[in-house]
Amino acid sequence: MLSPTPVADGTEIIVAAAHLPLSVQFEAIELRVLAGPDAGQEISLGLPSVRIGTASDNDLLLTDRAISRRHAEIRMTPDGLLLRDLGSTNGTFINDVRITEAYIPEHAECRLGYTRLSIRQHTEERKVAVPRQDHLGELVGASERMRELYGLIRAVAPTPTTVHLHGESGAGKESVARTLHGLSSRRGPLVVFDASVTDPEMVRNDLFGHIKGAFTGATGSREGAFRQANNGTLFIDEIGELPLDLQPRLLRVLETREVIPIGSDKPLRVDVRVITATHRDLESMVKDGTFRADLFYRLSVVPIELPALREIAEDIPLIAHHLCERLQLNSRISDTAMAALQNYAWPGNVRELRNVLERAAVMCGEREIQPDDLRLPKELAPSKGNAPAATPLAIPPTIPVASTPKPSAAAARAQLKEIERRMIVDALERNQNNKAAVARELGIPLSTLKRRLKEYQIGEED
Ligand SMILES: Nc1ncnc2c1ncn2[C@@H]1O[C@H](COP(=O)(O)OP(=O)(O)OP(=O)(O)O)[C@@H](O)[C@H]1O
Repeated sequence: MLSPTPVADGTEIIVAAAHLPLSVQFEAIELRVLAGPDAGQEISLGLPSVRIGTASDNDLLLTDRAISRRHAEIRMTPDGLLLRDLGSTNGTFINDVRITEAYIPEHAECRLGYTRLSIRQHTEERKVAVPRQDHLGELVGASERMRELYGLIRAVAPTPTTVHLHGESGAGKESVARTLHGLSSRRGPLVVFDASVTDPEMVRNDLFGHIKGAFTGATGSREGAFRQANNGTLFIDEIGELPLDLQPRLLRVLETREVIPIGSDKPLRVDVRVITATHRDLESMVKDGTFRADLFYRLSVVPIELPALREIAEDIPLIAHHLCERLQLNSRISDTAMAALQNYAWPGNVRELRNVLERAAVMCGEREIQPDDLRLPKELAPSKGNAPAATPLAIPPTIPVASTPKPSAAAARAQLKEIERRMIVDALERNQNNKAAVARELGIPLSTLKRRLKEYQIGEED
């Protein structure tokens, strides 16, 4: 049972709930200057690594003249805080022993130049307040699951922490990423990157960037997703598909907050908040050896599980009305059709609901949508106890047979084509013209998408 505790800003803290962690652990590196010219300075940073030195781009900026411009770096690792000297003139010491790289023991004192530091990892557990609201950012839903999700998003959004989203296809992972970015007050853009692109070289070049001449055919340089997302958020979708040999490179960027473009040896500093997502079980991929454990640890600092649509069936009317409004569909959904929507298993989740509503609206015109207009596959209804594979339904290749009054076949075909064209244009925009991502979002093979692009004369066909 829930026991809500109201707090001042109209939210409530729900003490017992089954689905999401209702507290979030934030890890931070805490630094205190004990002695030296900057004695008394204290800083706590929720970042995977922290730089110390006298140059202005350091996280801990010191004025000690015996300290180098870029003197040392501290990294959070699964085994504790790792202190690394960055080639300083006067060295880095732990308990007066000079080190090049060493874990910092508990209660140890670190020394750089004349400066003595206490460095420790700090874990803060924050309770998540569950708001009484039926939407947040791009998300709609008033169920307990959705409100818990809003609470988590609101708690995590303002922090720089890495977030990992897990949920079925079409369940709203990208929408959560957009909402997190929107509430984060990060000035830079949100860049969406799809790691499921089949060509591993393309993934590598597009993610990390490359310099001119890095490989045969690299006639120009490419910035790469990390640098495009500088000061903003990088959403890496389908992280489970990231080739094994690229995983250490991604880990390195996350740990050092520096990216080295392909073909270059010059690391470039980036300030990027990373959100990853997958429908796959990364933990079992780690066990199978197809996903690196250290990368999994770094990514899942805050794991968020998204409910499948069938798990929040009570939200279907709200989401359906929201989609009709967003897509400017004028058809009203009858009560019986709404009940059918609530009883269906939705393997393609909200994306499938959107497609079904768009199709039904075309078929019905001004008429109220009835259950038959939805053309839901019978074998997936009712949903109770029925957990189908998470394969999104494709846009139907044929014109469904309409019930009366029906538009002429030619008119229906034209309407359907117009909807399909609009869906493709919108999806291209959302996915920065990434065709593989568009094909996946729409649930159609890439070859079909390419044919449609040609047919509708959208963009340049390759
Ligand atoms: N709770 C929600 N409220 C409103 N719209 C939603 C919600 N969840 C998803 N959507 C909509 O459903 C569609 C699919 O969502 P989204 O692209 O975020 O899913 P996804 O989990 O990232 O899918 P994939 O795994 O295939 O990339 C989008 O149009 C999105 O706006």
